[in-house]
Amino acid sequence: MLKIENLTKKYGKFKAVDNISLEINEGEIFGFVGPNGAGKTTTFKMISTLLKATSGNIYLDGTEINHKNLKKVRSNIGYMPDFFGVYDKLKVNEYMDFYSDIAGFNRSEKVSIIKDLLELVDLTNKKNAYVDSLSRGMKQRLCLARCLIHNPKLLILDEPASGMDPRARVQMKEILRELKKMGKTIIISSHILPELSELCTNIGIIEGGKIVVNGSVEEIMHRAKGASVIRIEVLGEKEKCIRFLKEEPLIKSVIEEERYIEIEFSGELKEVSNLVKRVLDANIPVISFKPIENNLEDIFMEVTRGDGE
Ligand SMILES: Nc1ncnc2c1ncn2[C@@H]1O[C@H](COP(=O)(O)OP(=O)(O)OP(=O)(O)O)[C@@H](O)[C@H]1O
Repeated sequence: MLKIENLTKKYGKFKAVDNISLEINEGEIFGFVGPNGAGKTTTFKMISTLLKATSGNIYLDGTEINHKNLKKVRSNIGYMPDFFGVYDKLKVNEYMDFYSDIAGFNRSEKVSIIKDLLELVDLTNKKNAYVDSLSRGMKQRLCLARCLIHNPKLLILDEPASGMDPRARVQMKEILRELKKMGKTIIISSHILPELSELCTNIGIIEGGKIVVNGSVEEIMHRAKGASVIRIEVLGEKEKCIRFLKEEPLIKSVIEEERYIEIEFSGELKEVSNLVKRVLDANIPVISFKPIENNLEDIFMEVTRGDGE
């Protein structure tokens, strides 16, 4: 759906985004992670047509994002910036009405779009409240609703949960899951890394303008430390299982714990599934076989040097 090829943005001699290439497929929730100043907002602005790239190309459904295709591209993108103003003398309904007018909807279309969107972001009971009186979480949800007015396929959300309390973040996550179900493709940046691993299908880590890691959440979790830890629980026959595992070439270590066996496995995900099959074929009574995921926070610390600013 979105293809980024060798994208670079220079401010003077400084490369804020340095030759990045990425592909994001329809229906993905792509988490864009990076320390402060890594180049996330700059990349988002280039995708959203708000900033011209120094070099490189971006394609949305095969259409190149450039000044000739602005209207077409913008009709397919909803961009929620990290900083946004809301008009303080407007009520929630009026705010949505204003943006629906800009999007060119007639009266009856507007009424139904606004009703549906306020329901989606759980602000129906605030429709007559002044925007200024809303909590930060509510303002962010209102801004998200605004980005959805023209029904874009691709949503670009720059830290949509920043500054929210835990309950408000959970609520935002639920809305994003709902949007995924509706078929939207979502690119989201955040510093709240563990949350991204629950929500996202894919992750790209950017540092100093360069992509340092990119792949599905499962792949990234799995390959981050060159080996993954798998916990195996068997019904009796623990010794037989341990003997079997010690013969396996991709297993680096086997540790016997009270209730389970923990192995360090250096194969790819496909090889994990082959291992499960071999253990079962050996008639070992397995109750559970569970890869222990690395925390995304650990992975982030491992792949970034922390000198982004
Ligand atoms: N208009 C500008 N002129 C000069 N430098 C800029 C400009 N905008 C951004 N930069 C620099 O480009 C780099 C990338 O900035 P960007 O805002 O894209 O980072 P970010 O990953 O979104 O950071 P944060 O998480 O803090 O929002 C930073 O070093 C920033 O100072």
